[in-house]
Amino acid sequence: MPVDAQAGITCFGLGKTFAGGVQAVAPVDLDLAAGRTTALIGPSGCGKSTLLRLIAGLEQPTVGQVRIAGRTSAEQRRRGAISIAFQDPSLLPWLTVRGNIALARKLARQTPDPALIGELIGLVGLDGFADTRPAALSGGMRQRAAIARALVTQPQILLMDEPFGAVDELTRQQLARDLPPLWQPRGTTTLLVTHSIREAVMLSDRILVLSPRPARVVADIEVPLPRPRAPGLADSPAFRQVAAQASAALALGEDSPPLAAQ
Ligand SMILES: Nc1ncnc2c1ncn2[C@@H]1O[C@H](COP(=O)(O)OP(=O)(O)OP(=O)(O)O)[C@@H](O)[C@H]1O
Repeated sequence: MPVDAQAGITCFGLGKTFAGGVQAVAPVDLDLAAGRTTALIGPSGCGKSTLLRLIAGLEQPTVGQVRIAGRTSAEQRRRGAISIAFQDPSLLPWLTVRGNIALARKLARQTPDPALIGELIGLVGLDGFADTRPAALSGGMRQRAAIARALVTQPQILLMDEPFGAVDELTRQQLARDLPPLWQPRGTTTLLVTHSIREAVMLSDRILVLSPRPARVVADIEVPLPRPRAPGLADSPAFRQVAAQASAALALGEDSPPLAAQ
């Protein structure tokens, strides 16, 4: 089944209250344009992962709905249009790194592509570990394998929840430089949850700052930096200005009114 060349994400009054009464996400209207990378930042426990899971269709909303190029998330997942990389990489323990990545293509009913798999393994810095099983990898290496697994299907939609959480700082910087060229020129619509303002600025075109729980958008910041983005960019005044804007919005989040329209 052909998938749409590019797919944007729209959330209409999307909200989630868990059984027991915890309101994680206040009803939110969001438009994530096709082909853009958006970072979600906000205080711990504010509802970032819940919003991502709602968009992925892994969590049912209490109110509202999500549409991805006019279809539900579940429909798009079935079509193999969505890839997800979580902080907990959940690799199959009996398969090697290569086997786990290859399985993702198989599950998406795509033809095997050993060359692409080899290239991705190299790009995430796992050369020499292609035939290693997850138990023999560090947490950061497992996360990098999971990122390669998410990218190998060349999805229309890429959803990442703290994908570099267990990765050391130097490798994070290297991944922030090397990975966006894999999805950005292909027009992949990417949503990334991160605790790192630097990572948000480095990777994204737009940063949405969320308030403490229940999550609502308190700032919508454009990242007008050229691509590709070299690590040295973080020292530029333009980078620092966006980072300062995001940092100030985070600090003020508690008192800010929600933005009317995103
Ligand atoms: N399945 C669940 N049942 C009940 N409450 C939940 C469930 N999942 C999340 N929550 C609650 O919803 C709120 C938001 O959680 P969520 O994981 O979305 O926050 P987060 O911003 O991603 O946090 P962090 O930055 O610490 O990862 C929290 O109070 C959490 O305890």
